[in-house]
Amino acid sequence: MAPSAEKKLTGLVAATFTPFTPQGEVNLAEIGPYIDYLIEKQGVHGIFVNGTTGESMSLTVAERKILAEDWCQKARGKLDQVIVHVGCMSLKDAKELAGHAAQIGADAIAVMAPFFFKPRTADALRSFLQEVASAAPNLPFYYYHIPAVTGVNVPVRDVLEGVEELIPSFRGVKFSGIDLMDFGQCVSDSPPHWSFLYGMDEQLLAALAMGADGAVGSTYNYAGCHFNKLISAFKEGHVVQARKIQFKMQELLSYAMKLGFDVGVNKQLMNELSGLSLGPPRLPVTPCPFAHALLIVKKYHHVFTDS
Ligand SMILES: CC(=O)N[C@@H]([C@@H](O)[C@H](O)[C@H](O)CO)[C@@H](O)CC(=O)C(=O)O
Repeated sequence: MAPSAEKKLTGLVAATFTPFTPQGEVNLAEIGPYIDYLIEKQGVHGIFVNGTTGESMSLTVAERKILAEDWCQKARGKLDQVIVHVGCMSLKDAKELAGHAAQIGADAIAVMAPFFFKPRTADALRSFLQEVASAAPNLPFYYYHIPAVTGVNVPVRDVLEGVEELIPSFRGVKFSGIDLMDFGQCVSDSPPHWSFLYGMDEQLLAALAMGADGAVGSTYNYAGCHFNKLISAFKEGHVVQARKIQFKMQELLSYAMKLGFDVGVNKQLMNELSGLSLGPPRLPVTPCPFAHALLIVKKYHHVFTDS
């Protein structure tokens, strides 16, 4: 039986970092405090685990299961949504993780396109997604579009053609691309029970104007409190106010990008701003030089002083 159709996903969803010990092992002890931090300090009530920010492709299947289970268990009764990303290069691994997500009580699953052997057509990609979804037919299913990372540039509007007939649990897209025309066409042609979650934090306001229901991103881990204000301002029709917050975030990110913004830098920024001990990234991502992290933290405080 497909999941019920009525519940839309809205608001901010933090794409979580995977906590590691200084030695690089999964560190479950930080997950509880991490969840409390998101709720209390950022006003964020949804998480997207084992995604890009969570370095899923550098984790083993066993590690991804342990992490997903712990996030789900500790989030129960605290967070509104735990979406588990189960995409893998191997269809079999992805199906195994999808089935596991259903067993542990995840609220939804998401799948990015495999990117070693890339699907060349919307048909091939849909078939892959259908197979994965079939392992968890009762869980809401989201396609995770992140072309800059996967190199899979199949327009999402093509992927969505006839998708719910193949995947009855299909409920929307996590769209981490910059093509707002593709995004707009997806939104305009979609049934009301699908949700569109935008994933380029630097231009969320534009996606809200285009009809995004919510947002999944890495910076909501430490700047969710500002983005919540952006969303409220947008909803109340105060576009100039919303734009001011978006521009601040753009100023911060362009500064960080000049210093080489990647998951390692982002994770260190989160460590510094939250006080959590999420450890270093895993190779091939290298740790952020300490001096760079401090400069970006300083910039963060400078940019958001009056917010
Ligand atoms: C490529 C990348 O990591 N994109 C981030 C963004 O939140 C991104 O960090 C942000 O927009 C800054 O560029 C998210 O879309 C990724 C994400 O949601 C995930 O971790 O799965």
